[in-house]
Amino acid sequence: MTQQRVRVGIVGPTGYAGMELVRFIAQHPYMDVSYLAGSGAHTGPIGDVLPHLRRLSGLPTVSAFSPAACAESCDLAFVALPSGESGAIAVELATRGVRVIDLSGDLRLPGDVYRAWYQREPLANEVLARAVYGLPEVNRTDIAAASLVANPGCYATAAILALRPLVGWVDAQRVGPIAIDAKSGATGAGRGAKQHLQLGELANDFYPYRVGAHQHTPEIEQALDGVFRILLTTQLLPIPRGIFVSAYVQIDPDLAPAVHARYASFYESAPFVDVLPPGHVPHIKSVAGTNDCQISIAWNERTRILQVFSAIDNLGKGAAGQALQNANLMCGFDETMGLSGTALWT
Ligand SMILES: NC(=O)C1=CN([C@@H]2O[C@H](COP(=O)(O)OP(=O)(O)OC[C@H]3O[C@@H](n4cnc5c(N)ncnc54)[C@H](OP(=O)(O)O)[C@@H]3O)[C@@H](O)[C@H]2O)C=CC1
Ligand SMILES: CC(=O)N[C@@H](CCC(=O)OP(=O)(O)O)C(=O)O
Repeated sequence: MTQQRVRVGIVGPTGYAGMELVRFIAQHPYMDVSYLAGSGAHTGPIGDVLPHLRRLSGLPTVSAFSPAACAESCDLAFVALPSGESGAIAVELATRGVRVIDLSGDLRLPGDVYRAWYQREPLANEVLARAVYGLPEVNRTDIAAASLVANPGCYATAAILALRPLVGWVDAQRVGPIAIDAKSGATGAGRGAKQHLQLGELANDFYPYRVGAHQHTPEIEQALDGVFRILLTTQLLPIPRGIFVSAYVQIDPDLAPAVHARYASFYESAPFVDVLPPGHVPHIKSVAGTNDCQISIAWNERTRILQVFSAIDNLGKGAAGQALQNANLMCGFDETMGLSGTALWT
């Protein structure tokens, strides 16, 4: 049987997540990039707009976004624009019959929660209800049937994957609040010029930001079925890519000997989640440029606290890689298609 090819649009290809989508999809055996468009600030042939991709053949010219042109030339579109701009465009394309994956935070939360954490007016609740949360390890079947997917946030992906095997397995009442220490490379903040991202500010420094107020807090609690209360600390690392999460959980000590087996069986059918053997720890460099998530766990007998570590590439499993994994599921392809690359260590 010949496989139907899928015409794919990327809205926001000049952004960090969008350009990673172009790179991944150009290697996909059954997808063709048929439309590339942004705000209109950067338009023209790919070699002018994204010089590092100039040798990819057959890519369309980058144009100023038009919903009609996008719907005309695509079966499926990724919308990778800043939160506040992205969701409405994603919904408009979905209304025009395009299958859409939105990478922003606009479609992930109920309206009242979005308003409180993003400090912005949400889309209407009936619109938000159409979007399926795109974390395949939790929601694979619903994603496969969806026409509109809300791709998870980068910190949220790393934290949820670190903790989801505990849902329904530990007694959440006895666990108490979970501390999540999360660190991100600078591309997590997007490509726009911001003072705190300049080399002179970022290099040789390290600090937490949006303390107690990070917008991924409710997203993580929601994806853990609301059973845990979390304390999220987000910090900016002076590196370009990568997210590292360390989570601290007070579990029943009787469960400790079985934790590794629980994680390994929970992720047995998840091709991108690698539960490391005891004694190993994740590295950001081991997942850079890939859609992988490395996880390790350590039981600390002295304090009776479980340490869970996870590492992803914020632009891979944290954004573009995960978006392509979702698109594969929506198209009925193997979820790993176009995503089989290994990490670049140095
Ligand atoms: N970076 C990351 O690690 C992650 C990002 N995300 C989310 O993905 C989305 C994209 O992020 P990122 O790539 O970092 O962002 P960037 O700031 O790097 O890029 C934003 C893109 O949006 C385009 N754009 C902005 N406004 C408009 C508009 N009104 N109409 C059309 N295009 C527009 C820009 O195009 P132009 O050049 O033409 O102005 C640019 O291509 C965001 O919602 C972000 O929150 C989610 C997870 C991780
Ligand atoms: C390093 C850095 O600044 N990271 C961003 C993560 C961006 C993101 O995923 O935000 P959305 O929820 O809008 O998609 C931040 O902390 O806001």
